[in-house]
Amino acid sequence: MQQTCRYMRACTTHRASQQLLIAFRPNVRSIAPRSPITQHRLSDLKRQVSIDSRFGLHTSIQHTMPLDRITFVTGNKGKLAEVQAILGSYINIDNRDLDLEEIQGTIEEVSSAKCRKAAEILKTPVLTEDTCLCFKALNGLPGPYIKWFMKSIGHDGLNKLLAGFEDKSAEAVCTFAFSEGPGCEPIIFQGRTEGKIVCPRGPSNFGWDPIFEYEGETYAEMDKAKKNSISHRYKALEKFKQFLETYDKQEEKTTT
Ligand SMILES: O=c1[nH]c(=O)c2ncn([C@@H]3O[C@H](COP(=O)(O)OP(=O)(O)OP(=O)(O)O)[C@@H](O)[C@H]3O)c2[nH]1
Ligand SMILES: [Mg+2]
Repeated sequence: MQQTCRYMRACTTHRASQQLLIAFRPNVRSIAPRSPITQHRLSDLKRQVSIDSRFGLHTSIQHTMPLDRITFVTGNKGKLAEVQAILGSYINIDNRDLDLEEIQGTIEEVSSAKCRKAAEILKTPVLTEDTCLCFKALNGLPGPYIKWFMKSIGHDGLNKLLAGFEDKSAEAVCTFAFSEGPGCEPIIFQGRTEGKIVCPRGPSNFGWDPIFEYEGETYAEMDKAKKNSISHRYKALEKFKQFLETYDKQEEKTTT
Protein backbone atom coordinates (compact mmCIF):
# COMPACT_ATOMS: atom_id res chain seq x y z
CA MET A 1 0.00 0.00 0.00
CA GLN A 2 1.27 3.45 -0.84
CA GLN A 3 0.86 6.48 1.34
CA THR A 4 1.50 10.08 0.51
CA CYS A 5 2.82 12.74 2.86
CA ARG A 6 2.76 16.23 1.51
CA TYR A 7 5.42 17.42 3.87
CA MET A 8 8.14 14.84 3.62
CA ARG A 9 8.96 13.31 6.91
CA ALA A 10 11.08 10.45 8.04
CA CYS A 11 8.46 7.76 8.26
CA THR A 12 11.03 5.05 7.74
CA THR A 13 14.16 3.72 9.35
CA HIS A 14 15.15 2.08 6.06
CA ARG A 15 18.66 3.38 5.37
CA ALA A 16 18.59 2.71 1.64
CA SER A 17 15.38 4.68 1.41
CA GLN A 18 17.02 7.62 3.09
CA GLN A 19 19.93 7.48 0.67
CA LEU A 20 17.51 7.29 -2.20
CA LEU A 21 15.75 10.35 -0.90
CA ILE A 22 19.02 12.24 -0.52
CA ALA A 23 19.97 11.25 -4.07
CA PHE A 24 16.58 12.26 -5.32
CA ARG A 25 16.52 15.51 -3.37
CA PRO A 26 20.18 16.47 -3.01
CA ASN A 27 19.34 19.51 -0.91
CA VAL A 28 17.93 17.27 1.80
CA ARG A 29 21.03 16.51 3.82
CA SER A 30 19.99 14.09 6.49
CA ILE A 31 16.90 12.65 8.00
CA ALA A 32 16.65 11.45 11.55
CA PRO A 33 14.69 8.20 11.54
CA ARG A 34 11.33 8.49 13.26
CA SER A 35 12.01 11.97 14.56
CA PRO A 36 8.97 14.22 14.33
CA ILE A 37 9.70 17.22 12.16
CA THR A 38 9.77 20.45 14.06
CA GLN A 39 8.36 23.58 12.58
CA HIS A 40 11.87 24.93 12.11
CA ARG A 41 12.64 22.14 9.69
CA LEU A 42 9.41 22.44 7.75
CA SER A 43 10.74 25.11 5.41
CA ASP A 44 13.52 22.73 4.36
CA LEU A 45 11.22 19.83 3.98
CA LYS A 46 8.27 21.24 2.08
CA ARG A 47 8.15 18.73 -0.69
CA GLN A 48 6.00 15.86 -1.50
CA VAL A 49 7.26 12.35 -1.45
CA SER A 50 5.23 9.21 -1.62
CA ILE A 51 6.14 6.47 0.76
CA ASP A 52 5.69 2.80 0.19
CA SER A 53 5.22 0.65 3.25
CA ARG A 54 7.59 -2.02 1.88
CA PHE A 55 10.40 -0.08 0.22
CA GLY A 56 10.25 3.19 2.13
CA LEU A 57 10.35 5.70 -0.67
CA HIS A 58 9.21 6.19 -4.21
CA THR A 59 10.53 8.86 -6.46
CA SER A 60 7.16 9.68 -7.97
CA ILE A 61 5.55 12.90 -6.84
CA GLN A 62 1.85 12.91 -6.19
CA HIS A 63 -0.55 15.71 -5.40
CA THR A 64 -2.84 15.57 -2.46
CA MET A 65 -6.02 17.57 -2.04
CA PRO A 66 -5.73 21.01 -0.45
CA LEU A 67 -6.28 20.85 3.26
CA ASP A 68 -9.69 22.47 3.55
CA ARG A 69 -11.11 20.24 6.26
CA ILE A 70 -9.73 18.28 9.11
CA THR A 71 -11.07 15.72 11.58
CA PHE A 72 -10.48 16.68 15.20
CA VAL A 73 -10.56 13.43 17.11
CA THR A 74 -11.78 13.97 20.66
CA GLY A 75 -14.53 12.84 22.95
CA ASN A 76 -14.25 16.01 25.02
CA LYS A 77 -17.00 18.53 24.32
CA GLY A 78 -15.14 21.34 26.10
CA LYS A 79 -12.06 20.91 23.91
CA LEU A 80 -14.18 20.68 20.77
CA ALA A 81 -16.07 23.90 21.57
CA GLU A 82 -12.81 25.79 22.11
CA VAL A 83 -11.15 24.40 18.98
CA GLN A 84 -14.19 25.34 16.92
CA ALA A 85 -14.22 28.85 18.42
CA ILE A 86 -10.49 29.42 17.83
CA LEU A 87 -9.94 27.57 14.55
CA GLY A 88 -13.39 27.33 12.97
CA SER A 89 -12.92 30.33 10.69
CA TYR A 90 -9.64 28.94 9.27
CA ILE A 91 -10.61 25.40 8.40
CA ASN A 92 -13.69 23.16 8.42
CA ILE A 93 -13.60 20.94 11.46
CA ASP A 94 -15.28 17.54 11.61
CA ASN A 95 -15.36 15.71 14.91
CA ARG A 96 -14.97 12.02 15.67
CA ASP A 97 -14.99 10.51 19.10
CA LEU A 98 -12.68 7.49 19.07
CA ASP A 99 -11.60 5.68 22.17
CA LEU A 100 -7.86 5.98 21.51
CA GLU A 101 -5.37 4.29 23.75
CA GLU A 102 -3.32 6.84 25.70
CA ILE A 103 0.16 5.49 26.32
CA GLN A 104 2.44 6.42 29.20
CA GLY A 105 5.33 8.68 28.24
CA THR A 106 6.25 12.28 27.62
CA ILE A 107 3.59 14.76 26.55
CA GLU A 108 4.80 14.59 22.96
CA GLU A 109 4.90 10.80 22.91
CA VAL A 110 1.35 10.55 24.27
CA SER A 111 0.05 13.05 21.68
CA SER A 112 1.91 11.53 18.73
CA ALA A 113 0.75 8.00 19.57
CA LYS A 114 -2.86 9.17 19.79
CA CYS A 115 -2.58 10.93 16.43
CA ARG A 116 -0.90 8.02 14.62
CA LYS A 117 -3.62 5.67 15.79
CA ALA A 118 -6.40 8.08 14.75
CA ALA A 119 -4.89 8.49 11.26
CA GLU A 120 -4.63 4.71 10.88
CA ILE A 121 -8.26 4.22 11.83
CA LEU A 122 -9.81 7.12 9.89
CA LYS A 123 -7.40 7.20 6.91
CA THR A 124 -7.73 10.95 6.61
CA PRO A 125 -5.92 14.08 7.89
CA VAL A 126 -6.45 14.17 11.64
CA LEU A 127 -5.83 16.48 14.55
CA THR A 128 -5.66 15.16 18.11
CA GLU A 129 -4.91 16.90 21.36
CA ASP A 130 -3.67 15.98 24.77
CA THR A 131 -3.87 18.29 27.75
CA CYS A 132 -1.62 18.29 30.79
CA LEU A 133 -1.76 20.13 34.06
CA CYS A 134 1.70 20.32 35.59
CA PHE A 135 2.31 21.34 39.21
CA LYS A 136 5.71 22.92 39.69
CA ALA A 137 6.04 21.68 43.28
CA LEU A 138 5.48 18.12 42.02
CA ASN A 139 8.01 18.35 39.19
CA GLY A 140 5.34 18.44 36.51
CA LEU A 141 2.88 15.86 37.87
CA PRO A 142 0.03 15.06 37.36
CA GLY A 143 0.97 16.16 33.78
CA PRO A 144 -0.65 13.93 31.13
CA TYR A 145 -2.40 11.93 33.86
CA ILE A 146 -4.52 14.87 35.02
CA LYS A 147 -7.71 13.30 33.64
CA TRP A 148 -7.37 10.33 36.01
CA PHE A 149 -6.43 12.53 38.97
CA MET A 150 -9.46 14.72 38.29
CA LYS A 151 -11.72 11.67 38.12
CA SER A 152 -10.44 10.14 41.31
CA ILE A 153 -9.70 13.09 43.62
CA GLY A 154 -11.44 16.10 42.01
CA HIS A 155 -10.78 19.79 42.63
CA ASP A 156 -10.41 19.39 46.40
CA GLY A 157 -7.98 16.51 46.10
CA LEU A 158 -5.86 18.44 43.59
CA ASN A 159 -5.69 21.34 46.04
CA LYS A 160 -4.77 18.96 48.87
CA LEU A 161 -1.90 17.55 46.80
CA LEU A 162 -0.28 20.97 47.09
CA ALA A 163 -1.23 21.58 50.74
CA GLY A 164 2.28 20.89 51.99
CA PHE A 165 3.92 23.24 49.47
CA GLU A 166 4.12 26.99 49.35
CA ASP A 167 4.51 26.94 45.61
CA LYS A 168 1.03 26.57 44.08
CA SER A 169 2.14 27.39 40.55
CA ALA A 170 1.05 25.22 37.68
CA GLU A 171 1.31 25.13 33.94
CA ALA A 172 -1.50 24.17 31.57
CA VAL A 173 0.00 22.51 28.51
CA CYS A 174 -1.87 21.77 25.33
CA THR A 175 -0.28 19.56 22.70
CA PHE A 176 -1.93 19.15 19.32
CA ALA A 177 -0.70 16.53 16.89
CA PHE A 178 -1.51 16.65 13.20
CA SER A 179 -1.07 13.83 10.70
CA GLU A 180 -1.88 13.95 7.02
CA GLY A 181 -2.99 10.33 7.09
CA PRO A 182 -1.86 6.78 7.84
CA GLY A 183 1.93 6.39 7.88
CA CYS A 184 2.55 10.16 8.07
CA GLU A 185 4.48 11.10 11.18
CA PRO A 186 2.55 13.56 13.37
CA ILE A 187 3.66 17.16 13.68
CA ILE A 188 3.37 18.70 17.13
CA PHE A 189 2.05 22.15 18.12
CA GLN A 190 2.30 23.06 21.78
CA GLY A 191 1.05 25.94 23.91
CA ARG A 192 1.64 26.65 27.60
CA THR A 193 -0.03 29.02 30.04
CA GLU A 194 1.23 29.57 33.56
CA GLY A 195 -1.09 30.02 36.50
CA LYS A 196 -1.70 28.74 39.99
CA ILE A 197 -3.92 26.22 41.71
CA VAL A 198 -6.64 27.74 43.89
CA CYS A 199 -9.88 26.66 45.62
CA PRO A 200 -12.61 26.24 42.98
CA ARG A 201 -14.23 29.44 41.67
CA GLY A 202 -16.70 29.77 38.81
CA PRO A 203 -18.90 27.28 36.96
CA SER A 204 -17.61 23.72 36.92
CA ASN A 205 -18.56 22.56 33.46
CA PHE A 206 -15.08 21.97 32.09
CA GLY A 207 -12.45 19.89 33.89
CA TRP A 208 -10.13 21.82 36.18
CA ASP A 209 -11.06 25.29 34.84
CA PRO A 210 -12.39 26.37 38.31
CA ILE A 211 -9.06 25.73 40.09
CA PHE A 212 -6.64 27.15 37.50
CA GLU A 213 -6.10 30.85 38.13
CA TYR A 214 -4.50 33.13 35.58
CA GLU A 215 -3.84 36.76 36.55
CA GLY A 216 -6.47 36.85 39.31
CA GLU A 217 -9.27 34.99 37.51
CA THR A 218 -9.84 31.27 37.19
CA TYR A 219 -10.36 29.91 33.68
CA ALA A 220 -13.93 29.13 34.78
CA GLU A 221 -14.60 32.73 35.88
CA MET A 222 -13.31 34.14 32.62
CA ASP A 223 -15.42 35.08 29.70
CA LYS A 224 -15.01 32.29 27.10
CA ALA A 225 -13.56 34.73 24.57
CA LYS A 226 -10.96 35.82 27.10
CA LYS A 227 -9.93 32.24 27.89
CA ASN A 228 -9.66 31.61 24.16
CA SER A 229 -7.27 34.54 23.81
CA ILE A 230 -4.76 33.55 26.52
CA SER A 231 -5.15 29.82 27.07
CA HIS A 232 -2.70 26.97 26.50
CA ARG A 233 -5.06 25.76 23.75
CA TYR A 234 -5.15 29.15 22.03
CA LYS A 235 -1.33 29.35 22.01
CA ALA A 236 -0.98 25.88 20.49
CA LEU A 237 -3.61 26.64 17.85
CA GLU A 238 -1.84 29.89 16.88
CA LYS A 239 1.12 27.71 15.87
CA PHE A 240 -1.16 25.34 14.00
CA LYS A 241 -2.71 28.29 12.14
CA GLN A 242 0.75 29.42 11.02
CA PHE A 243 1.38 25.90 9.78
CA LEU A 244 -1.89 25.95 7.82
CA GLU A 245 -0.87 29.22 6.18
CA THR A 246 2.44 27.71 5.10
CA TYR A 247 0.63 24.64 3.87
CA ASP A 248 -1.76 26.71 1.75
CA LYS A 249 1.10 28.70 0.24
CA GLN A 250 2.88 25.49 -0.66
CA GLU A 251 -0.30 24.23 -2.30
CA GLU A 252 -0.49 27.41 -4.41
CA LYS A 253 3.12 26.86 -5.54
CA THR A 254 2.59 23.23 -6.50
CA THR A 255 -0.58 23.94 -8.48
CA THR A 256 0.60 27.03 -10.42
O1 LIG B 1 -10.43 22.78 32.99
C1 LIG B 1 -9.98 22.37 31.96
N1 LIG B 1 -9.63 23.26 30.99
C2 LIG B 1 -9.11 22.91 29.83
O2 LIG B 1 -8.81 23.76 28.98
C3 LIG B 1 -8.94 21.52 29.62
N2 LIG B 1 -8.48 20.80 28.60
C4 LIG B 1 -8.55 19.52 28.96
N3 LIG B 1 -9.03 19.41 30.20
C5 LIG B 1 -9.21 18.20 31.00
O3 LIG B 1 -7.93 17.63 31.24
C6 LIG B 1 -7.94 16.22 31.00
C7 LIG B 1 -7.10 15.98 29.78
O4 LIG B 1 -7.18 14.66 29.32
P1 LIG B 1 -7.17 14.34 27.77
O5 LIG B 1 -6.30 15.33 27.06
O6 LIG B 1 -6.88 12.92 27.58
O7 LIG B 1 -8.68 14.69 27.34
P2 LIG B 1 -9.96 13.76 27.10
O8 LIG B 1 -9.67 12.31 27.37
O9 LIG B 1 -11.08 14.35 27.89
O10 LIG B 1 -10.28 13.99 25.58
P3 LIG B 1 -9.60 13.30 24.29
O11 LIG B 1 -8.40 12.53 24.75
O12 LIG B 1 -10.66 12.45 23.68
O13 LIG B 1 -9.22 14.45 23.40
C8 LIG B 1 -9.41 15.87 30.84
O14 LIG B 1 -9.95 15.58 32.10
C9 LIG B 1 -10.03 17.16 30.30
O15 LIG B 1 -11.41 17.30 30.61
C10 LIG B 1 -9.29 20.63 30.62
N4 LIG B 1 -9.81 21.05 31.77
MG1 LIG C 1 -8.06 11.40 26.55
